[in-house]
Amino acid sequence: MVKVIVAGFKGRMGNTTTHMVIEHKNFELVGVFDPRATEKLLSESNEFSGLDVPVASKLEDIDTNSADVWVDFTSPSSVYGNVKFAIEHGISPVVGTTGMTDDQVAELQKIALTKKIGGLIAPNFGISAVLLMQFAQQAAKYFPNVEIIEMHHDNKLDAPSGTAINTAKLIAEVRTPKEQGNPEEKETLAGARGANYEGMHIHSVRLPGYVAHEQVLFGSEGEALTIRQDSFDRSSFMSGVAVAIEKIQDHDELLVGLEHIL
Ligand SMILES: NC(=O)C1=CN([C@@H]2O[C@H](COP(=O)(O)OP(=O)(O)OC[C@H]3O[C@@H](n4cnc5c(N)ncnc54)[C@H](O)[C@@H]3O)[C@@H](O)[C@H]2O)C=CC1
Ligand SMILES: O=C(O)C1=N[C@H](C(=O)O)C[C@H](O)C1
Repeated sequence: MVKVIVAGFKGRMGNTTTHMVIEHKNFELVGVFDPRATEKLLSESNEFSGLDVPVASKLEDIDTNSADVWVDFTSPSSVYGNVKFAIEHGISPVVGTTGMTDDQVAELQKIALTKKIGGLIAPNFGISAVLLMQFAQQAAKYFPNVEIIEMHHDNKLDAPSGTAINTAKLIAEVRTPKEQGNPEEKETLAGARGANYEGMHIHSVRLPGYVAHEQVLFGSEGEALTIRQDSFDRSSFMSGVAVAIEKIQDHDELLVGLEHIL
């Protein structure tokens, strides 16, 4: 049995993950963590009645001895500290939280390597998104003119999404950096052309009713290619999270991207 702590269990993804871990035959939920928690045991809430799993609202209250894997769906401002804490206590992090800087990721990778702890940061656990990123990278070899549109629910804290940034990074590996559009273009409203990653423009849409969606648009002489993926429900991320929990302890470094363990 893999013993799992879920950080951010009061949130949208943390709640879905908590249920998945409870229901999975190979996992044991040994702790949950969220600063919003007021209960001491999960069983105090009707949703989880009968589950005497300890609840922590502060890092220092977590029983780190009992856990193998730390699943993190928290916030851009807390994820670095949480993951550092997990690695330093010998717990393998499986991280879905987006918004970390490249420097923070590099720092965590250094600590994980020193401690020989396997871990995964996955900008997106959905197989449709993983495939979209791979297809987009393949297409960019032939279509260097590309724009990315990501669309999310309006409670999202970070923009652009982690998936959109990762898509741009993967495309940048195969595409010579170039500015797109008219060199003389001027924004008459600031932000009209979106964010700029090595000349690629990324546009972030936030609307109620949406979950998580991305389009990568390629244009060339007389033709265009659009690749799109949609997560209509947060259950779409759960098979990816489960695979990561099952496999991550076979590694001894902090990986970025679900594709590395599939
Ligand atoms: N990689 C992936 O496949 C996916 C990643 N995400 C990412 O996961 C993160 C969470 O998303 P949602 O669940 O929608 O957000 P949410 O706002 O519903 O939940 C976040 C939870 O984290 C808690 N939290 C805040 N600080 C914390 C800390 N220091 N320690 C523990 N918990 C803390 C909050 O109280 C809240 O309950 C976001 O960064 C989002 O981009 C979301 C969906 C899929
Ligand atoms: O906040 C979300 O919801 C999501 N965040 C991740 C991201 O920033 O890419 C993954 C997915 O898009 C859902």
